[in-house]
Amino acid sequence: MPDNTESRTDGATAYDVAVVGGGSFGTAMAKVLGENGHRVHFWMRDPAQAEEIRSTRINKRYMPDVRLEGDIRPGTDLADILSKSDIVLLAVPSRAFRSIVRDHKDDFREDQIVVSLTKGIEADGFKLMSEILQEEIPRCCSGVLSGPNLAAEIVNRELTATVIAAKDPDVRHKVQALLGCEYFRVYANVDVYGVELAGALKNIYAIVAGLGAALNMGENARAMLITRGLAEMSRFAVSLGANPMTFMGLAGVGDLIATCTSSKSRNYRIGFAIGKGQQLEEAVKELGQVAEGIYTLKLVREKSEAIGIYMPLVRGLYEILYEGASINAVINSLMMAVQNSDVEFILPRTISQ
Ligand SMILES: NC(=O)c1ccc[n+]([C@@H]2O[C@H](COP(=O)([O-])OP(=O)(O)OC[C@H]3O[C@@H](n4cnc5c(N)ncnc54)[C@H](O)[C@@H]3O)[C@@H](O)[C@H]2O)c1
Ligand SMILES: O=P(O)(O)OC[C@H](O)CO
Repeated sequence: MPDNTESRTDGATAYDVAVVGGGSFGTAMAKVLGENGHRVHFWMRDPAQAEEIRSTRINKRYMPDVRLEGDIRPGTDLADILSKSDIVLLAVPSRAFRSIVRDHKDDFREDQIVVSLTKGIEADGFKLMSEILQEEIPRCCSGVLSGPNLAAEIVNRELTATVIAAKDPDVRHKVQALLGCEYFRVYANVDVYGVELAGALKNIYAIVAGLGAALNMGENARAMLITRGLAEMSRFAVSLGANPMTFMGLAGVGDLIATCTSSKSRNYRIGFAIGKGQQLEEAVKELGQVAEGIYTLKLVREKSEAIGIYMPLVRGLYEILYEGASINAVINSLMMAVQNSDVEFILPRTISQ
């Protein structure tokens, strides 16, 4: 039988890479990069945390059981780190993203590749991180990385795939070469907006799925939530200019499956806690890490109502989280809504809200 598998040849170029953000995902990416033989300039704002990682090679708060191998250099001087780096990976919560980039806009180098790993939306103007990069540092080549990438699995070298989305082929190829290894595969896409929006939107449905799990809903219900979530998020994203086919890929349905079925997802855990009767504020405090979906939910609900896109799961979750609606009443109204088309790209939806 002919072997159709093309294997990658190892280019073995060692890059200087900045990983900006000392949380779970920054740590996971720093680990992959260190093991791939790159020099990792790992930025975090807390000097004590940087010193601890330097001396123990462990990020105790976010990944206490994980040892970082390779040439990892934690630091707090972002200007210095940016001056040394060929490629910059930004792994900070969306709420901090613009201020970090803006405060250092003159420190980014013209020849630098800057990639957002953040899965969120900026409140002011509904901007995605790639749009912020375009506005703040248009001279840099940018991209976004998104996909089913639970940090807790990547750090254990569990098999994972992701997507690099960039218009520039050089960015796509460099990021594939940079991160790809025996447990981490990097696929490419050019639909930057779709890939990025998918990564932000799926967090909402992960909260819904966590809530369903807390209520002991069965597998039929989980499949319904994931699939109707996919229908809803692609309807919304396509109305804003994304390619619907992106939602068939890793950054769309792939990430939706991972986050809607795993208690390793922080968004799922928030939903689970709410389903068990906890208040949102309390659940967020207990989590102690970012769950982007709770902010994205507000923005998407507002935007979808402004542009007239039907998003019943978003609306229902918003009512539960922010308006004190009863979970059972919301479920009942979702189940009793007008029965409609399965795949609206094939059979248009009956318009009735
Ligand atoms: N953890 C994952 O599995 C994962 C996977 C893919 C993408 N992401 C995305 O990556 C982004 C970061 O998530 P995370 O999991 O690393 O979050 P986290 O909560 O684990 O860590 C967030 C980090 O950002 C830092 N931070 C917060 N505000 C800051 C500020 N103003 N200035 C500087 N640093 C600040 C925190 O100190 C912390 O080190 C999110 O958008 C998330 O959706 C996470
Ligand atoms: O832990 P979450 O819910 O932020 O999800 C992490 C990643 O986005 C999963 O791909």
